[in-house]
Amino acid sequence: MLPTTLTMLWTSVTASVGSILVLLPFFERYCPVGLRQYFDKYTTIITSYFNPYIDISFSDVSELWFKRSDAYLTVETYLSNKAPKSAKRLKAELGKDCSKVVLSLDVHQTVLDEFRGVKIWWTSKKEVNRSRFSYRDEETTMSYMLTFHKRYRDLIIESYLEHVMKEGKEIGVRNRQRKLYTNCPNEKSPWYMNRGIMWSSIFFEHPANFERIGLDPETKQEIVDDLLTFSKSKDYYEKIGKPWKRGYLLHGPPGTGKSTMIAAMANLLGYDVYDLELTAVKDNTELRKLLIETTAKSILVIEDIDCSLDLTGQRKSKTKKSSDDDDVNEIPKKEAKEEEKSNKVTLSGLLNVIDGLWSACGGERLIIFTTNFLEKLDPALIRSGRMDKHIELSYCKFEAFKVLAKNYLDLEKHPMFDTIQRLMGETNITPADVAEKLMPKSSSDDANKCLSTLIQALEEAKEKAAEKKDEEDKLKEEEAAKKKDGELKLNVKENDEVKVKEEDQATK
Ligand SMILES: Nc1ncnc2c1ncn2[C@@H]1O[C@H](COP(=O)(O)OP(=O)(O)OP(=O)(O)O)[C@@H](O)[C@H]1O
Ligand SMILES: [Mg+2]
Repeated sequence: MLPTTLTMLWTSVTASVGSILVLLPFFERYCPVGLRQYFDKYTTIITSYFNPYIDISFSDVSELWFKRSDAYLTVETYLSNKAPKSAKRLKAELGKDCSKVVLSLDVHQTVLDEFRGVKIWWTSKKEVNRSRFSYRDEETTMSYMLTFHKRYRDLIIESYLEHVMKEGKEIGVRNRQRKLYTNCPNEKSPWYMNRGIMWSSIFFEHPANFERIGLDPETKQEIVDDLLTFSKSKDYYEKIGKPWKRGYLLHGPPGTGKSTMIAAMANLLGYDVYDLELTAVKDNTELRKLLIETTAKSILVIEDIDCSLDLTGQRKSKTKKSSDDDDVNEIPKKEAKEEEKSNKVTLSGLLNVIDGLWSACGGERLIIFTTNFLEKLDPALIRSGRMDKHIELSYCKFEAFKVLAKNYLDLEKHPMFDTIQRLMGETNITPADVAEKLMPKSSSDDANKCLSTLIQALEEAKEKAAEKKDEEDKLKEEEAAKKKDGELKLNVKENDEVKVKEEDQATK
């Protein structure tokens, strides 16, 4: 009797569960939103009494309605590593460089994760709600639901969530497509797209790297070591109480590889690049806003700082009367206010950005200035602490040439190298010129042809330099002769005057 009753009970339970499961998709699809919410609310309250599992939801709706929630995106990235291993339905998208397919969890799918022996389930959900905005009837909310046994509440809340966020961010940084930002509005975009946008961006795909930069190997290694040490020094900067940032000043004649080196630095560290065009910045306030918008793991670049603004000596001449000290705090308040009012970026504004409170937001960032004329810059701008490392990129020497010859022609030795070494010791040529000469111009150009072109260019540069020197010497000689002539004339005049005086006295 009992088994028959049990069997009947079991059959009716399975039949009802089965019909609920069959009807569920129709219910999801055709049930009015209000009724569904009502139904959900009460089933959740009833089941939560008996359910030993806890749910945490990560919704994609952020407080800023035009931006997806950071926590949701981080969970999505974290799960992109787990989903392909166990989920039954996956979503495919083209990822970085458009060369690789990235898989993620499709809607209403569950994956299992394990943390310190504890099982955790992640389910992706999609909900349709009444819109918060009158012009849209419904809006879709995506979310990830984390489910775990209530026994592990402390472990999950205190450790697992931190682990998910940390790993998700690390994967995000590894997989992200790096960007080059500029503060000049994108002229191709319609005006309303540029409104309120401080930086516009494109993908950063510069191929430069340190192996290919023509520089002597020791200097190159020193720069690479410095950069890598910086990128691993989070704890050290925290310990000494300094913002995690470092300033580099790259100086040298045009075509010596300053911009190329910035690209190589960004590629080495995996940073984004913010190319700040100072002349397009309205005032110090806008400069601060721009800086706040930048993210960590980035390089803020100001190219040709000497040309960007009238920074050179401006502050020095103003402060000269009151103080010789270069520190920004020493600028008299009234003068600083006048500077602020003058509706443009000022030296003190820029110094505040480099080492003021603004620079501390974000962390892990490099600030790089480039210039062709180091001597033109205000010493306050380039002192240690602001520009911590000064790197001179100069004319091409033989060691640097060997790197370029290897890159461009795949040559490590050649009989013409001796002549090139001698000529490089006697004259100046920029790495940009050397690179240009080493590049084959037609399919018939071989290494011999390229090296001969370079030797010819070096000889011409040497001749030009000799001619210039001759002209300068001639000018100097002429000036010296003029000076001597002037002195002689002055002496004769003085002698004449003395004679006249003596004669006058004698007659008296
Ligand atoms: N040291 C170098 N190693 C390899 N290539 C170089 C080097 N210097 C210059 N070049 C080549 O020359 C070209 C110009 O270099 P780059 O723009 O980096 O010079 P720059 O110092 O920034 O010049 P400017 O002061 O005019 O901005 C680049 O395309 C690069 O390929
Ligand atoms: Mg440049």
